[in-house]
Amino acid sequence: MPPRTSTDQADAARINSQIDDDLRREHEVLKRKRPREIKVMLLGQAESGKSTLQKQFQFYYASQTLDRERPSWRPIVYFNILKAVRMILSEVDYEYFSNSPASPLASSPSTASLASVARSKISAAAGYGTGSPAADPAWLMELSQLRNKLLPLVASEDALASELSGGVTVSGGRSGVFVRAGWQALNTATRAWPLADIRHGGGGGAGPRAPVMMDIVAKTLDANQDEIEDLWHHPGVRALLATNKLRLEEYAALCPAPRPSRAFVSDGLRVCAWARAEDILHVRLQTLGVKEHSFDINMGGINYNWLLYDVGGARGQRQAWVPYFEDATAIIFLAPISAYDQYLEEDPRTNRIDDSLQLFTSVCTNKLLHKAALVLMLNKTDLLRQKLEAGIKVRKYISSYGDRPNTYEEVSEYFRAHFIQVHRRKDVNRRPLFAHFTSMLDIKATQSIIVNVNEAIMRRHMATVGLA
Ligand SMILES: Nc1nc2c(ncn2[C@@H]2O[C@H](COP(=O)(O)OP(=O)(O)OP(=O)(O)O)[C@@H](O)[C@H]2O)c(=O)[nH]1
Ligand SMILES: [Mg+2]
Repeated sequence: MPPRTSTDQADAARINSQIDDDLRREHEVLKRKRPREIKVMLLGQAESGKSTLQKQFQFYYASQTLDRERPSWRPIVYFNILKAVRMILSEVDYEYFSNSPASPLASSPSTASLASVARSKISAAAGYGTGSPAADPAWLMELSQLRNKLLPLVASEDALASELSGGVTVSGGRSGVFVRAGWQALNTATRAWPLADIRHGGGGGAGPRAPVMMDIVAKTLDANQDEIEDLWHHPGVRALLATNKLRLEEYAALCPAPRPSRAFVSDGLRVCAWARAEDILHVRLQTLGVKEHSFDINMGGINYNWLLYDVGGARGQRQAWVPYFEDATAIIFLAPISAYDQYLEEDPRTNRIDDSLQLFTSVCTNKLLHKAALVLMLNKTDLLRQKLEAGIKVRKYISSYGDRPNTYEEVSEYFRAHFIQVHRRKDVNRRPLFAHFTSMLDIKATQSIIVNVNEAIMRRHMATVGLA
């Protein structure tokens, strides 16, 4: 082969540079066409609000998909109402009627006298004097009658849970509804619960079985709306709530009329088969495992495919998070700061704020997550306000709080400072931390936070991959 002249070499260099330019251009075009993936994990303990945040993302970026899912949420709302009514009745039983040898709610003289002792204790603790509604002699009879009317409804809870979960049960004693990824898509107005029948094509190919329990419960709920409302507002129940003897989860707010349940129950039955946006946010459906939700988000004229990973937050679920860590673009950590007077369901000795701080520490120190952007949402600020206004003292549950004022400003700042301190001390990579106070049921406020958070995540992502 003849030796290459300098002209040949110059030509080759020019052609190579041309090819490089073409490739670069093609790569740019491809990059613009193919949506890039941004993987965001929602982490935090059980009931911290991860799935509620995921629903807020869905409202904002893909509201039409949520509209399609509305029929699926209706039975979950029913289930939540049943569970709250059952919890109220069993606490009423325990506090006022548990010493009766025969029927727990029998109105025999002995039961009545034992109950009146319990009742006066509760009244005193709640700050009611004699002559208050709690001391009304008709009171026990009212509760007894309400209970008798509501028993058939409560008795259907397990059967409804089993129908909704398609026969799936999870150990732990408490009844619940457990669903797998994609359950909403499987349930529409025309293809309803239960899941098992849908997944397996129905019993013997005969198509999906009708959701029998759901219909029974719907009718019973409709017939019992007044009793549910009376129970919720009954002074005996109010006293149990005021003294923290009765602790209901957030979804219980679905119960009282004229708030969502009443409108929901009647609308759901008579008018249409859907749940309102507020109902869907309020509803509690425990997450099992890790669920991926995908949204196309356009930022600065470029399409990004955001993959949101919503995980189960209970201790037994946390090992399932790890395989997703390495690829995570960002972590949104939710800490429910209203939970200062609550303990973990899976470990009743651990205060929920302590657990959140420990979990946040392990997120900050995890080597697999060292590239991920960190966002902290101090959630349930609405409930925090309510608890503080009701006089529930932080120092009673968190001794280090000492004699600081029991006000929203002081308490929220105290918790924020603790989380910030964990980040400052434990985050060896010294990443910025984007912290927000949130109330996840407030649609408008949460959506503007979502936009801010997304921008911050993107900025950090660009900086990490060297594009900023
Ligand atoms: N009042 C109030 N309730 C909230 C807030 N955020 C979430 N909730 C309610 O808290 C309950 C639990 O929320 P989820 O989003 O299911 O909690 P999670 O973190 O997904 O829980 P797991 O799936 O068990 O890990 C639901 O009933 C929500 O409606 C909030 O900011 N304020
Ligand atoms: Mg969840």
